[in-house]
Amino acid sequence: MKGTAKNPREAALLILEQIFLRGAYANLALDQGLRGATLSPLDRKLTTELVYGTVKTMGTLDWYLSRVVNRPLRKLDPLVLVILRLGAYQLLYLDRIPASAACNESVKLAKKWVHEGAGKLVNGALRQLARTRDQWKFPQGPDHELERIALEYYHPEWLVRRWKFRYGLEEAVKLCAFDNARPAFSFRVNTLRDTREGLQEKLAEKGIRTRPSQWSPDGLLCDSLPSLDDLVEGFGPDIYIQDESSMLDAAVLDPQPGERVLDLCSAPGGKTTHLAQKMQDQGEILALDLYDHKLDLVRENARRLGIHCIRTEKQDGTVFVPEWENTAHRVLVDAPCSGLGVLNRRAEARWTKEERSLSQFPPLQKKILANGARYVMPGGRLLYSTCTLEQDENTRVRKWFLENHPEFAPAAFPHPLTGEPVEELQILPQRDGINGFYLCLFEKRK
Ligand SMILES: C[S@@+](CC[C@H](N)C(=O)[O-])C[C@H]1O[C@@H](n2cnc3c(N)ncnc32)[C@H](O)[C@@H]1O
Repeated sequence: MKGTAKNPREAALLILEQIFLRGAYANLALDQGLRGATLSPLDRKLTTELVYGTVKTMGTLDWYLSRVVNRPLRKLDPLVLVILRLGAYQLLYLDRIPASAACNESVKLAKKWVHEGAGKLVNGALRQLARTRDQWKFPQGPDHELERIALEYYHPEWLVRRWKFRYGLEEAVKLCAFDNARPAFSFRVNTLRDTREGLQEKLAEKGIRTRPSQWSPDGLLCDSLPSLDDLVEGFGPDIYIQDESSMLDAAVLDPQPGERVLDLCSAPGGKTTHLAQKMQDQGEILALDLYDHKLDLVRENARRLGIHCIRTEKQDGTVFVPEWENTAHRVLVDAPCSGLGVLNRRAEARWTKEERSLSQFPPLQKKILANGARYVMPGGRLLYSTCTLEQDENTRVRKWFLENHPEFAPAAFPHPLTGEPVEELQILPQRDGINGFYLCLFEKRK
């Protein structure tokens, strides 16, 4: 779909088409879509809300829509379904938008982007939803508990079931609520250029109020960011936008200036650039990834932050490179994973993940970890991390590794909050208040 959006709803439709029908990531599609539209700051804000809101609540929107559309939703023209979802989101979740505006504007979109007849269908369905929305009640009673929670908190039912089994109902609900909440905006200070306090002062002069992260000495949080564009434009070389939990790796691996470090899964470079900061940009980081186009991002991030010690190379982390054997002081395996700890950050992810595909990750993770282990020099350290909550990808990978690699021992590191020594750490969003993450540290015997 090509065209220039003339208003927030049209901009949202063009972006949602990319996400729902072409599999684009919500944040990237939004970024690109906003760049292509001429909208006021207020309209950009509404577009953002429409896009993220419609994507996050998709499952629940479809539940309502299937009550007012008299054929299965999968039989609709896919673009009509996108328009219906966008309209339904406004009707159900945006109090300040009058129902008439939500319906009329959706009809206009259907007529313009699909055809006249589509306008009629959208008009009929959304007007009926506007009239009847209060009468539809989610299924109640113990037999429908999971379905009700899935609808109330807009998560797929399989995930609610999985989390209930693992954590109990109350925690599962908290976890869902965490994914829906808007977290504080977090970023890392480029300590090669400034201290955290120094940057805080400079930001305050520009009206950006921040508070220090409790989890990372390099992290700052901002509860209401006036403008992301202004932050990036004014302070691009001073910051890296990053979750607090992702900042833990550099502290735990603790690389020293002058060392040789291998990062087997480095793109887009959040942790690799953090490691470089810890090393005072002295020594050598070899940043690898399976995809060359993703390594462009590592190079771009290193350039922006003024980092020179990172060298990138396209390399499959499962494939052994003999020259690197026993050469690295530290190795990071920040493995590809199911990402179930960071659904809060990626609006579409809860709908694109599938339970049956979870089992693909542990074999790949074990292979990359075992390969990375060969590059660690005797006495050197190996850090394994993921951004998921799945035990099969986390503590069970660690157990498997220790059982099969007697040349390694668990290594202790201080818990980021309490300072107590631990050998592995599982961050749980519902308990810890930050995105889910797992890490564990090993040392190669001398
Ligand atoms: C969790 S992300 C890494 C995030 C990165 N460490 C950061 O902090 O910005 C996992 C990365 O592993 C890469 N990857 C997937 N399979 C791989 C493989 N077999 N070998 C190396 N990298 C792989 C993906 O392209 C992705 O960039």
